[in-house]
Amino acid sequence: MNKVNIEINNMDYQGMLEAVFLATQDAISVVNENGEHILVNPAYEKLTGIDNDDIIGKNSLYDIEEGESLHMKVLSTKKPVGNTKLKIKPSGKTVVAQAAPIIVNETLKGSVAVLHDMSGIKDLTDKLNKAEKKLRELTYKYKPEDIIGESVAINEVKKMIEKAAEVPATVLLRGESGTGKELFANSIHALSSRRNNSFVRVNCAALTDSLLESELFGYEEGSFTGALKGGKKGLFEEADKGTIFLDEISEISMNTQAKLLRVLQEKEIMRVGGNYTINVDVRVIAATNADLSKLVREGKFREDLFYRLNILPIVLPALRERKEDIPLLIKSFIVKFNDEYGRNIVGISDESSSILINHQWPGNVRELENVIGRSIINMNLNERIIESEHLPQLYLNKKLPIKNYVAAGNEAMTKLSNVLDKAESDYIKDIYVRLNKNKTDTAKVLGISLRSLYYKMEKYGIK
Ligand SMILES: Nc1ncnc2c1ncn2[C@@H]1O[C@H](COP(=O)(O)OP(=O)(O)OP(=O)(O)O)[C@@H](O)[C@H]1O
Repeated sequence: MNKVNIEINNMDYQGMLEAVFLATQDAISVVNENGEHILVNPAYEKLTGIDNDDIIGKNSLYDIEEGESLHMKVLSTKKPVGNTKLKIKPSGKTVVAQAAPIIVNETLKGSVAVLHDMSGIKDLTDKLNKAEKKLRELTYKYKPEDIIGESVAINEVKKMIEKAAEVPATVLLRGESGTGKELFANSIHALSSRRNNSFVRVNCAALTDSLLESELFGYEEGSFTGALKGGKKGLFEEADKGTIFLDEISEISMNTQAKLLRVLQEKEIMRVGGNYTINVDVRVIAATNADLSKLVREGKFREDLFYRLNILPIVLPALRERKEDIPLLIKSFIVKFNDEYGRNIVGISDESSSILINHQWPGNVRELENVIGRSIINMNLNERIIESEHLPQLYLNKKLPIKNYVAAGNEAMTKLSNVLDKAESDYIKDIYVRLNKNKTDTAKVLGISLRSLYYKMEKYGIK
């Protein structure tokens, strides 16, 4: 310590200060008690773009494009001013500055300000914000522009999601499988003021009850075997300020229903094994293809939760109820698969188009999308038009009546071959009748040759 003191004392103190002033990377400006610049260092010249000769004698506002003069504030208050953001000119850079009074023998002689260049940090912050936005967008698959259809039914739904986006109310999306529940949930989020925050999708049917509960609400350390050290945030916390999409809501247990009701009512969650509540600000969009009011009547779904969820119900039409959209959807899926598979399909034949328009689409838009994708796979590279022979087998929405064949007692037991024959015969009969006894269509739907259909019909005595 002594040694250092001795060295400093031996040096020209004035000269050392000057060297520090000239060498520092932070810009320094000094004004006198009248607010006129009297001293700036080279870092200041570099940052502002003003030469020393130009600034000396100029008042303290000379270099400020946006923001107030720290020097003037210091001179009027005689107190230091902490980090303040300013835009300086002519360089246009954003700086963070601090200033302090210069007091000699208890007299205010001026003010000294130190300016830190924030441009680099601003660039990094912009990049970070952009990356975060991209990441958030990745959390949801679809955008409102992805909704295809001009039918009255779909336009009605589009209007409703626009309205839903404007309010924070809970939305219940109802519709058969493949009608676009996730697409519409994403779109509501993307149109809402929460769009820059998370969209979290939870498939309630995919998780066991206890797992679903800990996923939704999180857990505290040690709350169960296998719990992570330090506990875990739940999806409601992850979705704070954003949207949570509870798909297949009819599948949640009574126990989880009670907890969900609490979140909707109190806007707070309690982690599994926790003893305190956490406030969350989450918009809930629930979806189901089940008849929730029927489940309520059967005592399988809480009535109070149903009413909480059903504040803004939106029913998505089945594709067979808006067949006029089928050509538009086909067109958009052709464009999509051309892109994905690197193909150049230009359209679909009238025959194929009418087969698709006449189909009942039990799997809705998802099924149509799959059919177009599979048709394109069935095409040779030189083929440009989807012809009927490219179309895959179209299934009807009827499950095999398997239950009829389950052995009810000893006397009902029979050989497997008899059961299979009975199932085959019933199914062929069923399809044949539903297709107005058109053998060509029946063979096509069943994926067998016409010859084979005739043979089987004769075998089972189907007329
Ligand atoms: N109106 C539409 N316009 C364009 N594509 C649609 C439309 N509706 C559905 N789709 C497409 O159909 C597929 C199924 O949609 P989505 O997953 O949203 O259906 P879902 O109702 O959530 O199905 P599930 O109940 O089986 O989960 C997606 O690929 C989606 O892009």
